[in-house]
Amino acid sequence: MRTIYIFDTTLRDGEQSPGVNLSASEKVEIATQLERLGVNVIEAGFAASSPGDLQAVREVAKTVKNSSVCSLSRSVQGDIDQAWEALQAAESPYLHIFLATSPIHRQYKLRMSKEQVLERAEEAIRYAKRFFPVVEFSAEDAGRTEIDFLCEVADRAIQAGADVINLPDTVGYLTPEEYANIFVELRKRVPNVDRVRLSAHCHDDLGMAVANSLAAIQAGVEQVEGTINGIGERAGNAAIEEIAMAIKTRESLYQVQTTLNLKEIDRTSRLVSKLTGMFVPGNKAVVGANAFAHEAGIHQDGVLKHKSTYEIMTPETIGLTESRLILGKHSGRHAFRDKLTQLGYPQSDEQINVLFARFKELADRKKEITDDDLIALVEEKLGEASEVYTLESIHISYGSHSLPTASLRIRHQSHGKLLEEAACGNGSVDAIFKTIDRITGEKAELVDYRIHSVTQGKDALGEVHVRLEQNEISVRGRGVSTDVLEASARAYLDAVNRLVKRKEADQKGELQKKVTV
Ligand SMILES: CC(=O)SCCNC(=O)CCNC(=O)[C@H](O)C(C)(C)COP(=O)(O)OP(=O)(O)OC[C@H]1O[C@@H](n2cnc3c(N)ncnc32)[C@H](O)[C@@H]1OP(=O)(O)O
Ligand SMILES: CC(C)C(=O)C(=O)O
Repeated sequence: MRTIYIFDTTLRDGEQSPGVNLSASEKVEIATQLERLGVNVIEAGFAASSPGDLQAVREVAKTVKNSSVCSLSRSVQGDIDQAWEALQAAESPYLHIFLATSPIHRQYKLRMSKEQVLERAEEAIRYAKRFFPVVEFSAEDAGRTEIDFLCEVADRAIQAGADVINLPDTVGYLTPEEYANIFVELRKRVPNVDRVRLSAHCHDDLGMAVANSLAAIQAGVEQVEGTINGIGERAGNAAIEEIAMAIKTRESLYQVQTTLNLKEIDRTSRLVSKLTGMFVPGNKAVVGANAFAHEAGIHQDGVLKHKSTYEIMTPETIGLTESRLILGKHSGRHAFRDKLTQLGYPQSDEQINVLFARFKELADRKKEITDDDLIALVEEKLGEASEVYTLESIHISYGSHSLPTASLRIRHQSHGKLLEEAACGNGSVDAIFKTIDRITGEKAELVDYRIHSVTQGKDALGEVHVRLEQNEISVRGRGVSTDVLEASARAYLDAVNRLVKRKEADQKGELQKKVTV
């Protein structure tokens, strides 16, 4: 099976992402991880761009032993000299020279004729070959270069001694078919093209960088260039992890392999994101937080039954421990039950139905339901007295110049009637409690009221504890909700349920007085 060389330019093209600036030590840290990932070439920077980057390239060159270490260079002798100064200590020094070849770049940027471009490229490659064992030549903006001239440039570069010919779609302009055809044409028309490695370097301006890279592989290139997480100029470069996982997942289609240790992908992605400050979007292919996460109930049910229903690759392949079932408003009972069992709260079908209803109410309000949320819900239900009264709805009206008014609808479980009342109070909580007293007819003294959050974040769950006393009977109640007023109502009603149950038991003479439930 053909091996594809992976040329990683995270530390050069990736660092050209606006706002990214890596120190020498950060570049060494990332380079070390890239080496662990198994990339074949690490383009560590552009030595001529600054003394700092020259030093960074030098330090990477001293550190990395199992990958070639490269610097970018213009077709300028001074750039080549500085690259050599940085790379000469490398185990495997590699120079990447570029020169633009498209009409736009020739006319407006370089102000060179075609012949001048040919001569400048040839001169730079010949000079570089005096120092470097491996010289790559890039025809910058190859994607918009006339194919005849591009073949001429490649031919002159090979004659000058280039070992690798890289044809960048510098501005991400081409489609996969157009880009693949360039390599097909070079194979057909350039003498001695088989003496060099052909390389693809794609940008994502139209979102086709990875597709173009894969098309180039199918057209026979031996090397692809890209970055981790797809960072880079403008919309970025081809994402190496996406190319790698496409080759792996569709092995029978591509019939190529790489030397990458795929289990290092997740760790490498996280390190690059951390040190560059380039956040990875949740929906990013392969390494995004959602790549192996499922929320929809039908998907969760399918994945629980057989992962292949909704996963074409395993999280373990890239170094993750497991897929994530995200519990939220789209989840179903299967995932809900599975999660509670994982948390140590296995439930009967009846309990699941009761808890699932509360879970859905909560999920309608919260972006993501955390494990703490689920535990709080279960414990609230586990702790709840069998319910005499259940809260159906709550409405509060409050104004700084008017008395707060609460109106509640509470269902009496024994006869199923919906009881509705309203009451004013000194505050919203007082109004709620007074309304519950009116509905239930239970008048108890509130002796304790406490609130605390049981989960983190702005939409965290609030937990309310109350203690009520009535004729030497003391009961407690607990309620949780993202809304503390609702949590207060639930806690108070929980206490009233306990009170009612307690009095029923007392009437049966089964329990001692003044025992706190
Ligand atoms: C597609 C890519 O990503 S290419 C890499 C892009 N990366 C960078 O540019 C980051 C590092 N760059 C730098 O630090 C600076 O541009 C330097 C140090 C390389 C050059 O700085 P300066 O000497 O001030 O030149 P400046 O950046 O203003 O302009 C670039 C010059 O190089 C010339 N040039 C551009 N590409 C090449 C090339 N491949 N070979 C030779 N000359 C080139 C331009 O024509 C221009 O020359 P001019 O000033 O005579 O018109
Ligand atoms: C220097 C070259 C390879 C480049 O980065 C580009 O053309 O995108």
